[in-house]
Amino acid sequence: MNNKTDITNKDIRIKIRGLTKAFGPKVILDNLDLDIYAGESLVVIGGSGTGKSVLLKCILGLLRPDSGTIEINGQDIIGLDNDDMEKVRRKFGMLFQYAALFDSLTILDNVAFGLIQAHGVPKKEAHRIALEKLSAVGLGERFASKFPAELSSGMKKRVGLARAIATTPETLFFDEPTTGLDPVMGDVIDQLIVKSVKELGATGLTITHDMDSAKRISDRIAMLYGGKITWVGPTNELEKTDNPYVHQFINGLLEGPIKVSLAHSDRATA
Ligand SMILES: Nc1ncnc2c1ncn2[C@@H]1O[C@H](COP(=O)(O)OP(=O)(O)OP(=O)(O)O)[C@@H](O)[C@H]1O
Repeated sequence: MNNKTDITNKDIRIKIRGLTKAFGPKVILDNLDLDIYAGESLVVIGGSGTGKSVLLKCILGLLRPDSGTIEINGQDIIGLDNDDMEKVRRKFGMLFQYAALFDSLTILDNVAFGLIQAHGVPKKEAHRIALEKLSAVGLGERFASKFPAELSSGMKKRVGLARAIATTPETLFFDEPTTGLDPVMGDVIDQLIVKSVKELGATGLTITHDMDSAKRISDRIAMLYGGKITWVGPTNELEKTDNPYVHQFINGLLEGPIKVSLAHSDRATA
């Protein structure tokens, strides 16, 4: 990421300790610890099926872990009831893998949705903010009255990003932001993510297995493997580490401690 964030004061926005989540006998997250500092952009990398989405869903309160704590600004969110979790989520902005726009709403209404529904902003003001955010992601007014089906995947991602930043969130979550995009559009979305996180002064948490994207948007990278964070550090130290899991993953090697079975590719730890 350009203009690397100074995280020397180390205010922790999200503090995860001992996070464990299993589905039946399958342990996905196994006593996982991770700190995400206020104002940084942290990217969690890891192979398919290692549990990146499960981790994200636990943080968003969409999945209940079996044990452990997730503190957001010092408040443990595990076990919060829906109303209290909703209050926490109001400070979040999210860009989902396939943008997850409402097909029946115009682009303008999609971007204004959270402002009106979750924040009670009057419609006219919400539309003014939505236009401003669309412009920030490079979409002019002529897009406002279109519907998602009329847009390409890259354009939908831009709209998803405009919607994610519309409420000026404290923390932004990106789920595989470049999936389904060509490399040029992927680069554009990455640049917009960097710009948005910086302009808002937000904390960014991204999950991806796109290494180019991870390097572009992160201040720090954490690698998930075997249910734990096997390595975490500044992005520029990723290629220097002697961690064998990181080395194998970032170089796309078949040989190494990560066992990849062609017969059962559902889970990298299998
Ligand atoms: N609700 C669920 N019920 C049962 N198993 C689940 C559930 N959600 C996830 N899993 C399992 O947890 C494991 C991790 O899934 P997850 O989607 O978090 O992986 P991921 O790292 O995000 O993978 P990808 O990069 O392919 O999206 C997988 O084996 C998956 O089948």
